[in-house]
Amino acid sequence: MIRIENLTKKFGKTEALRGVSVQLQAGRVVVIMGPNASGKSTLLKCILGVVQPSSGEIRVLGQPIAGQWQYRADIGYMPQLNHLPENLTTAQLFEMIRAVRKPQPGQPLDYELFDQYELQGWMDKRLGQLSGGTRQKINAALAFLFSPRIIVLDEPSVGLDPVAVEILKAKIRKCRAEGRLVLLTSHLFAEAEELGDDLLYLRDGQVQLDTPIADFLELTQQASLGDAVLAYYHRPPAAPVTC
Ligand SMILES: Nc1ncnc2c1ncn2[C@@H]1O[C@H](COP(=O)(O)OP(=O)(O)OP(=O)(O)O)[C@@H](O)[C@H]1O
Repeated sequence: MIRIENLTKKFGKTEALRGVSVQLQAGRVVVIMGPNASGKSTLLKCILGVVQPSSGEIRVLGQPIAGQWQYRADIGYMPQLNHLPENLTTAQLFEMIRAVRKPQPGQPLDYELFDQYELQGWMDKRLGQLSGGTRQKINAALAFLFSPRIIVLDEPSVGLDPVAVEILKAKIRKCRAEGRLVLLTSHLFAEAEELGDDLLYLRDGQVQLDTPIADFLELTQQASLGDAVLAYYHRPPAAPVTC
């Protein structure tokens, strides 16, 4: 579904991505992890076309995305920080997004998260008056609204209450079962192990691990993903692992 070849991104002298190559398949939950500043958000932003790579190529659903924007219709995105327009009401935001995205006649809109998060009760409220968690629920509901084939979630559980997190996890699993690709960043090994099929571990803008999580656990003979990544980094310097 997404194929990335030798992607680099420089911000001035900072090399945020250094030769990232990876293929992301349909029907998988891929968790991107790595230390702070390792390039996770930059990689997502390159896929979304928000950040222009310095070199390399990204193909989404077979097509190169450079200079394109139509492919974004196939991607739902939940950003890490919710920069929502403060003066709009929730209802106006949904109207605006629907107007911009122009769903095809008959295209099913997915209000499942909207309903489960009981967002109807917030429709008349200005976004600037809402709590951070409620705003994240709105972002999550918008990411799934147009039934995209690819869902990109940047640290989705941050700020959500525990029940909202469980609702989101169930939604992610459902999307996987429907053959969609879910790509998310997380700082929580337990979350990655619980939800993820594949781990993409970045370090200093490079891919350190690109592996099915189950294979990596078997390879390292560790009880948890956290232990497995620690064990990997406690070994003497090694070549990147690909299972
Ligand atoms: N717009 C920008 N201008 C300059 N430098 C940037 C910009 N965006 C990211 N960077 C730099 O690129 C590197 C990677 O940042 P990025 O946000 O992708 O990391 P991350 O892995 O998502 O980090 P975190 O876990 O802290 O969210 C960092 O050194 C960061 O300072």
